[in-house]
Amino acid sequence: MYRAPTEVPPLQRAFSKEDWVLLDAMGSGPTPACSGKFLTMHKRRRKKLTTRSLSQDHAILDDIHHGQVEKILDRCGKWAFNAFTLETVAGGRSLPVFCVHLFHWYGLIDYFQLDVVRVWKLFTLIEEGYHSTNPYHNSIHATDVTQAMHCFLQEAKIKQYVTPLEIMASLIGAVAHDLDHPGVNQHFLISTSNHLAILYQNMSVLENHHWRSAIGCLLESGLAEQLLPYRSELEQQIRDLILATDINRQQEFLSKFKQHLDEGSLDLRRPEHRQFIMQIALKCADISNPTRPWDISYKWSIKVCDEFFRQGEFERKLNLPVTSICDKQSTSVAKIQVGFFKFVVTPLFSEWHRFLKSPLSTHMMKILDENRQRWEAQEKSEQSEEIQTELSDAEGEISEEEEHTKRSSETPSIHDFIPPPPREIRRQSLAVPTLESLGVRRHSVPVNMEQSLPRTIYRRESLPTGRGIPFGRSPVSPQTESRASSGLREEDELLKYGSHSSDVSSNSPHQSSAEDLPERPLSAENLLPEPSITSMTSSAAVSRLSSILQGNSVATVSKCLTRQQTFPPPQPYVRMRYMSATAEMTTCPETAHEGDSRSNSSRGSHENISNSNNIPQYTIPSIAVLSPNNGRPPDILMPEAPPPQKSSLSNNKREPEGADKEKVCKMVKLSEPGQKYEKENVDPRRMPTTSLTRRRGSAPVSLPLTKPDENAPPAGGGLVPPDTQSLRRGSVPIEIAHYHRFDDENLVEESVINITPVETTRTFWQYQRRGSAPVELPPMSRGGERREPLTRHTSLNGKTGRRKKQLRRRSSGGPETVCFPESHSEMISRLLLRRPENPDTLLVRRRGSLPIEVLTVGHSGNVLTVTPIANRALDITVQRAIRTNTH
Ligand SMILES: Nc1ncnc2c1ncn2[C@@H]1O[C@@H]2COP(=O)(O)O[C@H]2[C@H]1O
Ligand SMILES: [Zn+2]
Repeated sequence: MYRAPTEVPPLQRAFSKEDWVLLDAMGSGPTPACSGKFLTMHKRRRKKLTTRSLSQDHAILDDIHHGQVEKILDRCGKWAFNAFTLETVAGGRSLPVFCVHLFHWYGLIDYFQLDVVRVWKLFTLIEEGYHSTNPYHNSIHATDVTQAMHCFLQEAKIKQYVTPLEIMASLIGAVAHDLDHPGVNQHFLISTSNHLAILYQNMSVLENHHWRSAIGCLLESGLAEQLLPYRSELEQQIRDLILATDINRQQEFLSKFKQHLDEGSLDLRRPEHRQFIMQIALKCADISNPTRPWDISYKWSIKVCDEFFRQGEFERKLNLPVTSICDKQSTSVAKIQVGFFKFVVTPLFSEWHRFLKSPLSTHMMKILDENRQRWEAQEKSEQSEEIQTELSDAEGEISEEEEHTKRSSETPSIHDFIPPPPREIRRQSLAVPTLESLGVRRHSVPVNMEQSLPRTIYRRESLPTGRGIPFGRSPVSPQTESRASSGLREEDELLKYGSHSSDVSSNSPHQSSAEDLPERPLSAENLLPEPSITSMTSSAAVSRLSSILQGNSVATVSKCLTRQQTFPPPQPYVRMRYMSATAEMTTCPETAHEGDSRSNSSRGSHENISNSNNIPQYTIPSIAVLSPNNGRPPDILMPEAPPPQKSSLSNNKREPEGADKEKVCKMVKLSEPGQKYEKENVDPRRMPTTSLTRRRGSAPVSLPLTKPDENAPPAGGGLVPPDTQSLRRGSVPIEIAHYHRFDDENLVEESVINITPVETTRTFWQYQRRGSAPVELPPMSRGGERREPLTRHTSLNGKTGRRKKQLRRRSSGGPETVCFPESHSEMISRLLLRRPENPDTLLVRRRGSLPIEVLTVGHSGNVLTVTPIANRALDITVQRAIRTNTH
């Protein structure tokens, strides 16, 4: 039986009293009266809307079973940890619950003197940034990986050297390592010419997005401000950790790790070696599910394959070549697992075990082996079953197509998981590429991959009118091409990439618009279940960019790329906050890829694996709102440690029970006037015309959408002028939206002003962007007919469908609706959870990814804005009102 190598310090209290108060304020306080009937909000989130009577279920709003949460947290240092269970008992909020617990447990809150409210906020934001519609890459995966990281941090070899800052960076890096993951892989993003792929030049596309989103959350939560003296170092470490999780760089890290172990050259007293080991630790944590006990491991395997197969369906619908491990018609979960265990997990974990040589690593290797045997047995039985069927179905000769299918139905090869190393590794800087580089080739795409990139570009549906650019024009003018000294964030850069020069946009009255484009075929935007990630600016711009990238002549471009939406959660208040946070990033002359700006293209990639010695080249300066630093580097990088009596880290013990009892509830701070985060309550309609709410969802805060003229507000602090409001992107549920509808044969773009999010989402499924609301695949293509995939797969026996079990998509069931009936007085006296009979009366819509008490409220008339964090006091009031009225 496995025993933890280092006994975890006894948990005197999983949460401080203060935390419970916060939880309570967030609608999940202690529930002595909880019947347990509705054990979790998590379940409520997944099921269809139901109406529940408060007179029968008194504890409807506070049914987190704290006892169970505490029990699980007590054992959170064990390898048998089950993130799914925690998710269930924590009401779908395992991520913040677990991470705040860890922050307490490690003594980070005391050591760095952190405001626990901001810590909660950080992890709540991160949780919201994960897509609950992703079968695998959701917040439970983040919790799981963070727990694995926590276990590794407890390993004797690491624990004795690691510093508080490194612990904090590891936890944040782990929990945010897949933030805003769209549920498709990098290859898909490249294949669909996704703007992020373009922005990051096809290198660590997702990971670059993840770490930047993580920094956004740090800023947004206000923690960055509190950690000012450590900020640069912390961000650097988070970035390096997250970038290391790119599975495409597996071999690079593995060979360096092997080399170190062969030479015995690792010395964890050296910060750069510690950083390297933490990178390896996170990589292991990220793919640790095969080393978990079978029940848990199996569940992860199903989920990850579910996500693969879902991508395969998207590819099929887009007429893209179906990635072999994503093709459920030609592979199986067992096959994928056998390959993944063999080519990815075993090589890395063998080295990890060689390094740790601990009871935990021995235990992990043992389970890995057991699980592998199970999958191999399953694969074998599938194979024999297949052979039986094929023999009985065999008729005549095997056709060419069948031969091909036969090959692809074999167990995946290493390259199905880890792409072959490129012939030439080129790490360009993040600088916006020059026209020549755009025109010549995608530098970052391995040559062998480039050939397989599809030539089809998918058109965006939400093309704003009048924003197009003539196809004949150069996409990047010399002026726009030159990189602003203040740096760019994702959307800014895209604006530069895809967009036209200012003179074009302002002076050309006959620009091609959405209506000019000949075709409006199926788009990747429609297909992706979660229209997420940041937005493209204009599809005409993208079209132009794509035509250059793809080498198509203008005339042949009939489709252009499309898509996306946002990481920031859709609630206006959060969005505003996010935007202000990302506005800070606007001034960030960061590197997109690890080591990019520090290494020229001739430098070997190995040099970039661990670079904690280097002073970061990127900075994320601040704007006035969130950080007083205003872009200046912190005066000192590493301040003196806080007073020793504050540190509970040295002995890894938490404060004794009751130590927090006298503390003032931080919640009060939220209601204090003048607090920065009070802004969350602001009704966007009441914002001044220059408010961020007028800003187009996809556009950078600092850049006006009309044209980046000289009068544009400065990067980082500018606001979009009111006239840009007509460009507001429909996917952001604020007031002004663009949408499309089918008017007989034609796709018509319209603007809606003052529509509520509900109205938008109710009427037009294309714009149902809600962090977690499932958006099903469009049932029909334009014109009503279903598209037949060109890439049909045929089985060996000539049947189009295989007998393999198809994984069912797990839907969260859609956003639940919470209505406050008008008839109720002053506050809210009754809460109904139901699907409204008449959608027009819908006022309040709960966001799928949010716990039940978090409401997104339409801004119609007398409706309250209820937010998850800033309105805890209100939540309490609401709950009390509800309880009072139902008793
Ligand atoms: N059990 C598994 N089977 C197959 N692939 C996996 C499994 N677990 C993780 N992965 C893949 O490994 C990747 C590691 O990084 P990500 O979490 O981004 O995405 C993960 C999946 O693509
Ligand atoms: Zn991951």
